[in-house]
Amino acid sequence: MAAAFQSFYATLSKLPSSSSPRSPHCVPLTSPFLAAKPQFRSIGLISGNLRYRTKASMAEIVTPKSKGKVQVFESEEELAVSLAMHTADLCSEISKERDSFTVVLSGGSLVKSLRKLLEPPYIDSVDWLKWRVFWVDERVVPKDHPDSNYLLAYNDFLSKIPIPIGNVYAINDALSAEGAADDYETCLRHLVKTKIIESSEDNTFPKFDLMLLGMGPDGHIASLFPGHPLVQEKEKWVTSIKDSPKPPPERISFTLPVINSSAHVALVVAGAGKASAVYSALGDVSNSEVLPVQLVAPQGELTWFLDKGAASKL
Ligand SMILES: O=C1O[C@H](COP(=O)(O)O)[C@@H](O)[C@H](O)[C@H]1O
Repeated sequence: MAAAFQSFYATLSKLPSSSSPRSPHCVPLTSPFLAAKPQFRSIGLISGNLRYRTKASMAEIVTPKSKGKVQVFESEEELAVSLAMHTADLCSEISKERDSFTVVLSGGSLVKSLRKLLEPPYIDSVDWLKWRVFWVDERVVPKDHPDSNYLLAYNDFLSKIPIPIGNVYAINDALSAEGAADDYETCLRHLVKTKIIESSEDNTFPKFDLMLLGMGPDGHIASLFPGHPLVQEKEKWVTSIKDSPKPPPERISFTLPVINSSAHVALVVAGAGKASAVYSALGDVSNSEVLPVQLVAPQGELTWFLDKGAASKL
């Protein structure tokens, strides 16, 4: 296993920091890891793992504006335990029917909240070969730049799981923000056409299996910021922003119709600094400005993962 991981790291670190404009990373690369794949145990075992089920102390709450399932955990640690179980259970369920499990990551604190997937039982049981990883938003910087959402996910998550490198769909960082957004959308369209990503019921947008969304203290999700015109985008799948109020200014982002076409959305929010935006979204308040997080209303299931701090104003 260790040797396989090393060869995986070595190959990933040799990946060019950019690819040619017409070859986004949507064409899966041949992975040396695939050849060295260990046999994974059935994930079904995880559902019966009472150690994890009973460990977290969680309250499920009905809020005045309750959309979806709202879960509040005693601590971020317990939130992370439950998020790992939720993700692993979905992977298990979806993998029974399909060869790919499409997961969309956010940047920021979300990645740290995935850490329990790196521990037993999940690290050995999840069918990582089925994972296809995308980003709901990305900063338009080189992949080795400290602001890169790819780099964050690589360092803290992707480099620690046995995922084939060709299943990781990063943006083309050689392009302008607009070019990178168009290129990423082309990549998604190709993957929908080849049925690696499912299509929404009306075939208009891609339907990802699991969208893991973080939220900023201002109520932004992805790179859709309060009051910004991009929040209104109805046609494009991927859009770009050059004046992000949060640095760095140039980013790409999935649009709300794509986010809302997902089969499952997990909104993962921890910390008292985000309590006001959580209250705007779920509390008994009618604010004149609708925050982007309030517009998350997927066709599929929405599950909130809040810690006590984030839920403190509810
Ligand atoms: O800039 C971004 O911020 C949000 C929230 O980040 P957090 O660190 O407050 O959780 C993140 O979801 C998004 O992907 C990222 O680009």
